[in-house]
Amino acid sequence: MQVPMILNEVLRLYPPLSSVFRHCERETNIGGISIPAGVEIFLLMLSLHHDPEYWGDDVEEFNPERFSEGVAKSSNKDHDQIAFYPFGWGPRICLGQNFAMIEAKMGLAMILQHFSFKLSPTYTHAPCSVITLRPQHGAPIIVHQLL
Ligand code: HEM
Repeated sequence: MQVPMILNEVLRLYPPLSSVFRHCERETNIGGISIPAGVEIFLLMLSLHHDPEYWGDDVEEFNPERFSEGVAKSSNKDHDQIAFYPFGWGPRICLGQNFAMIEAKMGLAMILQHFSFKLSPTYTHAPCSVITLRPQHGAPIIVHQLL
């Protein structure tokens, strides 16, 4: 299993930004839906990432294998759309997405050279969205230095 598969599955289940919004400047028609000018549209990535229609019945399970054939083939094969948008999409897509992925891979590689770690039994799973999605009670880990 490759590290990007693990990072992508983390970003699917817990996208740091759970939504992005767009302001509709002029009346627009998308897929037969008319959107009047002035309307604010929230695009809920969190909902899309947790939709069983796109991800299957095991949608809530942590399964990096979903990304074994890349992002484009990660969500349900019956749909032609991609349902994975942790960095947004289109002209305003995150400028730092490649940097963020490289940074995460490098950070993890540097940590794993010197330490092993596991989740503390005191951890309580309570993701909450306060601007970004985060663990409400932190994520305490137990670290062991490799000899
Ligand atoms: C896991 C880490 C990150 C996530 C999940 C993330 C996610 C996002 C999302 C969802 C957007 C909005 C995209 C849209 O409106 O369609 C965004 C925009 C942006 N991000 Fe990130 N981001 C991350 C890291 C970074 C980093 C490290 C940088 C800079 C070094 C960065 C710079 C930006 C900038 C400049 C924009 C605004 C782009 C624009 O409006 O044209 N991001 N990001």
